[in-house]
Amino acid sequence: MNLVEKKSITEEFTLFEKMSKHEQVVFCNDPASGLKAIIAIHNTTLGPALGGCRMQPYNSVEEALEDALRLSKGMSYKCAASDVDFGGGKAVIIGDPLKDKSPELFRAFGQFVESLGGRFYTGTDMGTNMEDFIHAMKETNCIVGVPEAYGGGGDSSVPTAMGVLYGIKATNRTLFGRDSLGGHTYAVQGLGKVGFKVAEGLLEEGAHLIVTDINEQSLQAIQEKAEATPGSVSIVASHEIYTQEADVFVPCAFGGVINDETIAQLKVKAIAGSANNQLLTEEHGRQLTEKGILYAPDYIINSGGLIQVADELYGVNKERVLAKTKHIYDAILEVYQQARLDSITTMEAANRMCEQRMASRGKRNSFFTSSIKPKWAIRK
Ligand SMILES: NC(=O)C1=CN([C@@H]2O[C@H](COP(=O)(O)OP(=O)(O)OC[C@H]3O[C@@H](n4cnc5c(N)ncnc54)[C@H](O)[C@@H]3O)[C@@H](O)[C@H]2O)C=CC1
Ligand SMILES: O=C(O)CCC(=O)C(=O)O
Repeated sequence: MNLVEKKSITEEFTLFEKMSKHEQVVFCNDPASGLKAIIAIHNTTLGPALGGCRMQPYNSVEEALEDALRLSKGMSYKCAASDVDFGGGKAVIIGDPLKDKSPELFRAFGQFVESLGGRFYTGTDMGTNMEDFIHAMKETNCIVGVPEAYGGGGDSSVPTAMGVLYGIKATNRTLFGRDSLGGHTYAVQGLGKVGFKVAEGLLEEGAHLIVTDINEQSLQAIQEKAEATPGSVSIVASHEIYTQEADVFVPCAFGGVINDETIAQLKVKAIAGSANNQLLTEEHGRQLTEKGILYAPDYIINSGGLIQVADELYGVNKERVLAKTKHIYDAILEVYQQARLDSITTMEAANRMCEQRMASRGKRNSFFTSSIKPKWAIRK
């Protein structure tokens, strides 16, 4: 065996080690449509995997894989935290959402989802929207966040944003003794599907926003919105958002945003936003606690979308979704309280709660494996 062969075997082992906590990772390649995607299924103990599909011009396949692995693990915890009978999964499409989308690409993606036989349900995430999945729906039933016109619950970013606003209320109660959103300053990063709706909700309550986005149109739209509300808005460049004096930092764009560099810059009392995987590592959760910054665990505060899409599979019912989404307020308060009582970080408190649920319910599921068929054949 020569050195080159040895190196590639080592790399293979590293790859398998990376995926060792995941049940299945599927690489999807369809040269005809240009689809290059990765579907990661982290854990199906609580039910079939569920998680949105992100489209991003990743710099490398490794970067895309890393994102899929991290995001799908987060979904296992989010499902446990939200008490839904699903497991964690996520898909990433490698491509530029502004240039590389086509009906054929999403149909090809739908075929790969269908090939998993009901082990994975998916819908929108960063860089994708409901219209994209109308094409995927032609190939598979395993699509969630389906438009209302097609019999689904509609845009899942609506309950996601609502849940974030409930989470911010719980944060304000903990910091200031009352829920109200108005009268405070928020630094909002990202005015996309979720961030824009969160910003609107805050402005309507009379908040002052400091916002940033790389999309000029979104910045203009939020300024116009602010004029019709009691709130106000000022705009900063992307890199300036971390240094703003604000009560709450509201990250609604990408993951890994809480890291050594940004923690050193932050001048906020709390962080409460929709982005998935906000902490670069668990250690960054500890650094926030040391700095006295309260952190709303991402997979709890942003679980409104999951609550809606999981619920949609049992038939659309907006009242039920609203009732479950409101519970995010209590869940965030509970995690803050538990972290305080046990002198641990809020993320550690959230993880502990979810791991306990996965362990206790996982035991039931493995005992009843052969009799849980209906759960695996939802909307079939
Ligand atoms: N859509 C949903 O219901 C859910 C979304 N999330 C998470 O929330 C986050 C946002 O999701 P969506 O709103 O759906 O995505 P989106 O793609 O609609 O919006 C993202 C926004 O961030 C902006 N952005 C990108 N890079 C930026 C930068 N460097 N500085 C400032 N802004 C930047 C984009 O221009 C865009 O407006 C993501 O992390 C997503 O995973 C989590 C749960 C559910
Ligand atoms: O919001 C969705 O469409 C699915 C849930 C999800 O992917 C998420 O919460 O990150």
